[in-house]
Parts: sequence; C-alpha cells; structure tokens
Amino acid sequence: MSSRPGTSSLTDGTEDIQAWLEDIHQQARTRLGQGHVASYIPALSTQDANRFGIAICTNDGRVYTAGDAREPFSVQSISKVFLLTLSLRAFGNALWERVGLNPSGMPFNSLAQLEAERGKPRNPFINAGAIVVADSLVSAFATPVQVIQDAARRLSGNASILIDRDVLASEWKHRSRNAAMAYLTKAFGNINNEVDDVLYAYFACCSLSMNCVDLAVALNYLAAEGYSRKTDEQFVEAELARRINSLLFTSGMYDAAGEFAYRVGLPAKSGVGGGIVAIVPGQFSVCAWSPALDDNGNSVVAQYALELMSDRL
Ligand SMILES: NC(=O)CC[C@H](N)C(=O)O
Repeated sequence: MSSRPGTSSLTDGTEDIQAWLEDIHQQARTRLGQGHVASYIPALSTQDANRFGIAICTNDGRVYTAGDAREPFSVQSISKVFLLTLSLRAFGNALWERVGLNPSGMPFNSLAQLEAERGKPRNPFINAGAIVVADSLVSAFATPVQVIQDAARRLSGNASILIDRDVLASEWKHRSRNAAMAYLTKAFGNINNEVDDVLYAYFACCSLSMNCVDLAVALNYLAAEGYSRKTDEQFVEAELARRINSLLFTSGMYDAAGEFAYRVGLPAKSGVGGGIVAIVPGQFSVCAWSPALDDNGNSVVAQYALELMSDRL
C-alpha cells in the first residue's frame, strides 16, 4: 500500500491492496520454521507448521487473501470473542460481576491467580474467564454450542463450518487443567451449571474449524461499529463493539498483550491453533494463521505479519 502521509484507509485500488497483502505475506514467510506447534492438545500437534494464510475483510465487504487463507484450522481461543459477544448480548453488564476487565499478566491457563482472586477470573479471554462466560451461555440457552456454531456460520456466511470432533475429543481427554480451573471456580460459587456441561460447551467452541476468510468476515462487526454486513444487522451496539475492542487490546494476547500492543497496536485475539484476528476499527478486520507458536502461545508468523501490516498502515 502506498504510504502517503495522512492516509491510512484501505480506499486505494483493489490491486494495490492485493499486492500489499501479498508483499506482507512474502516477508512474514521468512519466519516460518520458528516456534512450535501446540502439543498439549495432541490433535493439534499434527498440524503442518509451514502453513501460513492471511485474509482481510474491509468494512465495505471486500475480501483479500494471501497464502493458505482458505484452509480450515482450529480456532481455539479466538472463539472466546464469540462467547463473550453472545454472553454480553444476553446478560449485558451483569456479566462483569462474575468476570474481571483487567489484563492477567499470567499464562492463559493459570490456576494460581484464580485461587488468589477467589474464583473471579481476571478477564474473559483467559481460560477461566471464558469458562465462566461459557457457563453463562449454558444457563441462557438450551443448546449453547449450536447457538455459537450458528453465530459463526451466519456472521461468516459459511454454512459449512463444523466442530472438529478429533480436536474436541483430544481436548476432552486432556482436560485436567481446564477442569481444575472450572472446579475451583465452582467451589467459589462462580459456576452455576455442571462442570462437565460447561467444559463441553467451552471445548466444542474452541474446536470450531474455520479459515482466515471465515474469521476475518465473521468478526468484521468489531471493525464496523457492531454492524455485520453478512447478516445485515446491528449485531452489537457500537458502544459494545468499542468496549470489546478495548478488552481485546488489553487482554486478547494473554500475558504478551502489552508487548503486542506496543508492536502492533491493534485489538487482537489469538488461539493456540495459530490464528490471530486483529481489528482496525472503522476500516477492516484481518485474520492471519500459521500453526507454530511462541512461548506465550501466540503464532510467530501471524504476529509478525500483523506487525508488518500495522507498520505500513
Ligand atoms: N489459548 C488457547 O487457544 C487455549 C484454548 C484451549 N482450548 C485450552 O483450553 O487450553
């Protein structure tokens, strides 16, 4: 993209944007080979670390892609954005009596902080927070997983989005740590349903299989003041979209949120499947994906691609 001073919107020609994206993809590829594919969920460990895709969805509905942007991957913690949005739609600010709003400064699966803070998770994007949010959805809906899958399908316009049953089975089998968090939270009175039901809903959402285009399109409402072009509805109020973006900015990248904010400066959510969604409010949403992660559980190449992108905006 040209870098005329003072211009930062994606209003240039389509070919320019496509070339710009391909250029970022080319440059970010140089970091393939760094990091490690997540192995604590065995079904994720078989992913090919050399995959790398990126997709942009502009607020006027144009989609640009480079690399493996249409290859489905496990969304993992990116699903926490769907969980939070649906819970805030159902419960509004009452949710914040159960979940905090501050960065955790701890790994996403920390038990120590949850114990110290008496079962009120720091924010909705660490695992304990998302498990409380999932509990709220188990209370609100008879079929919470279906509700979330439907939302992902409608917002992305892709009716064939599925839950990856192998990933779900693998997460379930290796659930000890998340189960410990859920039971500890329940012991403090902050889980209302059966732990197994809540964990199942949480894992099923993490196991959604989507590609970069699906995610960039589905989460574009956060760039577009809450409006979803796909469903042609105000999915959330503009103010709520702004608040979710603020939370993503401070807490979306786990304990690396500060560093990511410094380097990239955009609201973003990562998942251990290697995806990262970032939001440029008023302009576009972007999803980058490459499976190998750094020590914080964030994709090395996807982070670098977003850093290059933000440098050039
Ligand atoms: N950070 C992540 O993507 C973690 C999600 C994963 N399903 C877990 O519970 O550990």
